[in-house]
This record gives sequence, C-alpha cells and structure tokens, in this order.
Amino acid sequence: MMVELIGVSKVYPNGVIALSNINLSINKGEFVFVVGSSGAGKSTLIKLLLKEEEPTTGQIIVNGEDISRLKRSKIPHHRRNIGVVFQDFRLLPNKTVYENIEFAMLVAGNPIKDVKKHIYSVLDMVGLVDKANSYPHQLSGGEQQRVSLARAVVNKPLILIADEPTGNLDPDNSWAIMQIINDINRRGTTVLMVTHAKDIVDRMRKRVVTLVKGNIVKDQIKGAYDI
Ligand SMILES: Nc1ncnc2c1ncn2[C@@H]1O[C@H](COP(=O)(O)OP(=O)(O)OP(=O)(O)O)[C@@H](O)[C@H]1O
Repeated sequence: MMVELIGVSKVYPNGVIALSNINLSINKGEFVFVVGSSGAGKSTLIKLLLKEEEPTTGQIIVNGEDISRLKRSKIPHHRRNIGVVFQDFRLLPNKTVYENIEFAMLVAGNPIKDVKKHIYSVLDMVGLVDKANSYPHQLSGGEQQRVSLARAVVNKPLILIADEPTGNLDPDNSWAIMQIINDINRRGTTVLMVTHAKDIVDRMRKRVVTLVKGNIVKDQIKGAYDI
C-alpha cells in the first residue's frame, strides 16, 4: 500500500469538520481522482498527506510510514516522496525553466548524478527541451504547467499529487497535461489528482473517490464524475 488513511478526521480550530472518519487505501502505482464540490475536503486531504496540517484523529501511512508520528526533522524527507503540481503552476519567476527544475533538485539534496542530463530527460518527457532557457512569463499556461510537472517528478517521487492541474487551462492544454500525468503514472508513480474537470474524469476511466462534506460517499474502480 502506498497511502493509507485509517479513521482520519480533521476538525479545524474554528470547529469546521473538513474530513470525517475517512478510510482510504491507495495501492502503489494506482491512479486516483478525488472529486467533490467546493468545501468537500479535497484540499484538506492533500494538506494532511503533505503534513501541512495534522489530523485530529486517525492514522496516515505513506509508503509504510505513519506520518502522524513523524518527527519535525523527518518532514522534509517525507515530502521528498511526493511531487506536487498546483492549478497556478508556482514556478519561480526569476529563474529559467532549466533553473526552476535544477533548484528543485538542489533543495532536495538529490544524489542523482549528471544533473544536466536528468533535467533534459524530464524536459524531454514534457516536450519542452527547446524552452530550457526561457523564463516562465515567456511561456503559455500549458507550457508552464508542463514545466511544473517536470519539476514535480525530477526527484523521482513515489507519489504525484496534482491539485486541479488543469484548472487554468483550455481543453486542448488540459488534455495534453492529462496525457503527461498518465504517462508519469504508467512509469510507476502513484497519482492522486483533485479535479473539477468532469470531461477529463469521464474520459480517463480511472478510480474516482467522491467526497461530500468530508465523507467518502463513492469510491469507484473505473468511475465517472458524478456529484
Ligand atoms: N485553515 C482552515 N481553517 C478553518 N476552516 C478551514 C480551513 N481550511 C479549510 N477549512 C474548511 O474546511 C472545509 C473543507 O475545505 P477544503 O479546502 O478542504 O475543501 P475543498 O474540497 O478543497 O474545496 P475547493 O474545491 O473549494 O478547493 C470547508 O468548510 C472550509 O471552509
């Protein structure tokens, strides 16, 4: 099992119950869509997995490790297991495409040899070798998201979390991003993608976990977007 949530609840200090006794198991190599209306608890789930928030009850096990018991000093090591992409790309504006990816490797203290070759291999995967020396503002939204995906996987994470990765993109760019995420998954990375994109979910025929008010109300093997 790559990710396991056992009896996980999250009650924020203001009393809002964002997640209520969640049980969820995700196998190594699985692809899971998480869907649900606004406020259903999707972002909270991601924050718990990244250990940006602590669960109120329950256990969260990632790659065999109970992250609710993790020492503060072990959090960076835990986060290196997870690559993340967001709706708003979050590239560093003053660094080139190459430097954005290089920086992610440096920060992770990555022991990967031949940094340059490795950066070009992830750029090749997203079809942007020719943009290595461009700055983010010189790229389209779709291209920026491709860079952000290259950066997310450069340290070979076990899990890719994509938080509405197509939220700012038109249908063609959305579909291109979806294909890259699917390729990343086929190469063995477990993928958890939060999305509101009904057309994409319905076309991909992957596992779909549906949240309503902090509860999993549906978990379908080859599911559809149905809220
Ligand atoms: N830091 C916080 N403090 C208090 N309440 C919060 C906090 N973060 C989220 N909430 C509340 O918890 C509930 C779940 O929020 P969450 O952001 O997880 O939903 P979501 O499914 O990601 O929604 P969206 O699709 O709008 O991003 C909501 O009622 C929200 O108002």
